[in-house]
Amino acid sequence: MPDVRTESGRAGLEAMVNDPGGAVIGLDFDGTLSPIVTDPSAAWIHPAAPSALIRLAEVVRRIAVVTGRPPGTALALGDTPEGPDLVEVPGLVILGQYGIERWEGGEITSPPPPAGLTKIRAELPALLSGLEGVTIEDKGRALAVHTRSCPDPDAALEALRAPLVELAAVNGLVVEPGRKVLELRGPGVDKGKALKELLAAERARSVMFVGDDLGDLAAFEAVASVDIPGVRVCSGSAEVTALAEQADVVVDGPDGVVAFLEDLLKSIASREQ
Ligand SMILES: O=P(O)(O)OC[C@H]1O[C@H](O[C@H]2O[C@H](CO)[C@@H](O)[C@H](O)[C@H]2O)[C@H](O)[C@@H](O)[C@@H]1O
Repeated sequence: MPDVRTESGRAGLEAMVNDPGGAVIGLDFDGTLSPIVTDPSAAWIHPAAPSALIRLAEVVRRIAVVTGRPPGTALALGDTPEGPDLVEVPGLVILGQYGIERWEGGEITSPPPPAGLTKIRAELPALLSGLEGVTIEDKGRALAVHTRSCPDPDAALEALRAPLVELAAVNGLVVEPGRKVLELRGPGVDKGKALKELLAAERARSVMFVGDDLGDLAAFEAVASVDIPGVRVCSGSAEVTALAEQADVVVDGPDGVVAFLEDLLKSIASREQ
């Protein structure tokens, strides 16, 4: 296993290995299960991730993907060319769009989109005009403004931050910042709230959350604040450092995440023998 930097992380991992039946594992999608790519519609899952998750799901209480994506998009991008697909993970729950949408067993619950979104959708193109490379990803109940294809993605992000915060606020929405992206979405949900509700519903006895981006900080805070052992795993990148600073374990991107899950499986198997 990679180095666990904290006492609480070691206790969390030990609890999962000794009592996997009480463990809930939450994972972010982009940058954690799928490598970051320029085109959001081509962010396919790591080909070895579903297989590892399927075997883990057979021994832990619950696997949840907790993502900014709509559940249907995470499932579509969870297809692999040869191996099993994400949808085959037994008991899988997807808490999508930061937890406001839920998919389980083919059923999806999704409240109506926030009222202000229609006006933002109409006004956004004018606000972005003249900014080379900026793209809009329409997620039905949120709009993500991407700058990864801009000549200077960070400068474009900074130039857009204040006007997008203003546009979101006057229409009752909030801005969720991420990796070369500013997302306009409804308030009142985050990955921490979503994870805490799942842990309570599952009566979890331990928790692990794996993430890579600023939106995952709320889930890390949830792991640290609930009254069960927990481990926070960062899928590390040069783009985001804030999460690594809070993590118990840092691995090297989605390759490192899959290797970590495989190591966890081995530890559980050797403990069970
Ligand atoms: O919560 P997540 O599963 O991490 O989703 C967060 C956002 O991820 C996606 O954008 C990021 O990944 C793209 C594909 O690799 C990349 O092009 C982009 O720069 C990243 O910010 C997704 O497109 C968003 O809708 C998600 O909210």
